Amino acid sequence: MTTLGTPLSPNATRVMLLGSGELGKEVLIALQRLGIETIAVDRYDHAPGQQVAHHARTIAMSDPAALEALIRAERPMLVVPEIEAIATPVLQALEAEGVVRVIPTARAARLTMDREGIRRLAAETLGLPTSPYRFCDSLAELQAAIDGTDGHQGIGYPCIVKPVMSSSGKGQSKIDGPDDVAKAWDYAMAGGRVSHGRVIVEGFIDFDYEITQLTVRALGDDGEVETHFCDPIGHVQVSGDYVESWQPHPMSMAALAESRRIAKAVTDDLGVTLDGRPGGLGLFGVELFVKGDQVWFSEVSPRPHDTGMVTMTTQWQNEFELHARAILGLPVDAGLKSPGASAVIYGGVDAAGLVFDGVDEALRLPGTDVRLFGKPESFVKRRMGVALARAADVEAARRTAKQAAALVRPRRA
Ligand SMILES: Nc1ncnc2c1ncn2[C@@H]1O[C@H](COP(=O)(O)OP(=O)(O)OP(=O)(O)O)[C@@H](O)[C@H]1O
Ligand SMILES: NCC(=O)N[C@@H]1O[C@H](COP(=O)([O-])[O-])[C@@H](O)[C@H]1O
Ligand SMILES: [Mg+2]
Repeated sequence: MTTLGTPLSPNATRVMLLGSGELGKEVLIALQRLGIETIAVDRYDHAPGQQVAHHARTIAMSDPAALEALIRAERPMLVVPEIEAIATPVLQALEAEGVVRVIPTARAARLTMDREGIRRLAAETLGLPTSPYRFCDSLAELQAAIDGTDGHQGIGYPCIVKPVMSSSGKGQSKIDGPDDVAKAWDYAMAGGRVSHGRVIVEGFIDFDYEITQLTVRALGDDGEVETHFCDPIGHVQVSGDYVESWQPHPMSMAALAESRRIAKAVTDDLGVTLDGRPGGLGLFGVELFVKGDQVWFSEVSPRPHDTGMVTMTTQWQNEFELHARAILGLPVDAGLKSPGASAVIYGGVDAAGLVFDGVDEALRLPGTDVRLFGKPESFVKRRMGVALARAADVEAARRTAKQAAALVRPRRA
């Protein structure tokens, strides 16, 4: 049985989000609706989630001492990582000490904080299909990995280089031939989240389409962990960052079954707690590449996924509500409500305190909705909002979502 408290009282159920961007903001709203007392942590003041939580804290989450001091001072029941760049060894130590429970597990946060942990787990431990890959610490090593002069099979061209610690495509580039290698190395060094001179180079997968398989580990009626799958989410990425997503994405039975086999294998493993029990709860975004009936694992977020923002219009319980319910031990319903789509609204300018024209025009389009995240500062390529549309089919929804996103025009005040 789950018992929930009253916020701001001695019996409050307290949950801390580590990272409070647009995804955390929606998790926090879902938690608030259940009367959870929330603590929103980020690296800067007035982060989107800090604007809706009971408490806002600003610290460098990659600083082990600062993170440990904050968790010990606040003593939340649950710690919910919302970004990768966190001092995850501290989370492991505090979980082992019994101070907090980390969502889904501290081990999952540790393994997914850099690309090496999760890639080696998926490909080498679990034997799942992935692109060919190598890890490199210098430009010379990168060149040797591509050429195969390091004693291994060469990755060849085209290939993709990414900092081991980065997200939303930061520092990622495609290498089409020898002339691009040094440029890709320099770009990766400039784009990593933490200064760390290591990259992954991956063989380029010429997929037909890519999906996010949202996968939820939640408690069933008998108290055992059950796995639920949402309908597949199709998406388009530009320079490694999502610009458009839709649900459901049509798939062959074989590709869908293989996608779910892979998603189950990865989430089952990441759901194992320190004491070896399958206790890890929450929603995961499993990223997969598909060609015909063939499926490759790309990566996984042990938390809501940016492409899953579409579920705010397509599901009875969106991915944030599913995460909130699952981590509290509540039952979930991953069912689809309507086909729909999302399209990203970028800042378009470098400026603080933007204003947004045209929200009214966007909302006049049938079946649309808009989220503006409230980020205090904009960059040209910073995601500042998202347009949503539901329609009778995904094609119509995609058209409307893109139109709606274009009608919202951010500008300097
Ligand atoms: N090996 C590959 N072959 C083909 N395309 C790839 C490959 N790796 C990445 N991509 C493309 O780049 C996108 C972003 O890659 P990836 O998910 O690894 O980056 P990320 O920075 O972790 O992004 P996010 O944090 O938004 O998930 C993929 O969704 C895909 O479109
Ligand atoms: N692909 C991961 C992702 O979308 N993460 C989301 O972006 C925020 C950071 O945004 P910012 O870089 O604009 O501060 C994160 O806090 C999270 O909500
Ligand atoms: Mg990704």
